[in-house]
Amino acid sequence: MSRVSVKICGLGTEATLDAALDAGADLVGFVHFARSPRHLALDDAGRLARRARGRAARVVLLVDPDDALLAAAVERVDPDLIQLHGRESPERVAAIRRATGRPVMKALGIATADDLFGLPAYAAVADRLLLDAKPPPGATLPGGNGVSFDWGLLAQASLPAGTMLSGGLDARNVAEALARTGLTAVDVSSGVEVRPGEKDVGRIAAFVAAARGRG
Ligand SMILES: O=C(O)c1ccccc1N[C@@H]1O[C@H](COP(=O)(O)O)[C@@H](O)[C@H]1O
Repeated sequence: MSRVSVKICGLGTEATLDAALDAGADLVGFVHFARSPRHLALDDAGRLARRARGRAARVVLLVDPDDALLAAAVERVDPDLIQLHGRESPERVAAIRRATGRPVMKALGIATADDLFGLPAYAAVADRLLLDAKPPPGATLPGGNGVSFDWGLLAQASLPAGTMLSGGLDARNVAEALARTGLTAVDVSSGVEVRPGEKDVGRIAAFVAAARGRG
């Protein structure tokens, strides 16, 4: 099996960022979405992104950003990848990629097999896809809810290389998730926290180890 690529999302402090980098995370994510307990001002995200430069790909997570926010995020965070976690259409994803000149990872919510039909349109315009659970009823966030979807839905799916799996992953279930989906890239937020928005250095290290088969 190829080496598993790991993203730790929603980092907010130097200590937890360093834990992710020291554990060998390939991507580190900074959330800029006011409703999230992981929300960072762009300047704070930029400070952490500078610290991670050259050690991991820096991802800024945005939800249905307008053009002004995109321009500010690119200028102040200088991300290696923009994660779009809202209801952006394929046309909007393509426009964002063109306007920013940055690679884009589009997150898509999966609940049933029907949700897989929309993937090719996004695969055609995004640099990478991320598959997450749909938010549960009453959730206020479009992601970061610590909820998994039925991984069995992906067993027969033909997915682009590099497709990332997320939603309710943690050190205990990530190996099974990788085995059942056949994917080789994972993203985690809630599963390495002690409470919403508070990352734990031990859980970060345990997650990366478990994803790489060293758990
Ligand atoms: O983490 C957040 O607060 C967040 C807010 C808005 C959109 C997405 C968010 N996080 C992303 O959600 C998935 C799943 O997270 P979890 O591991 O289930 O908590 C992941 O891709 C995060 O990047």
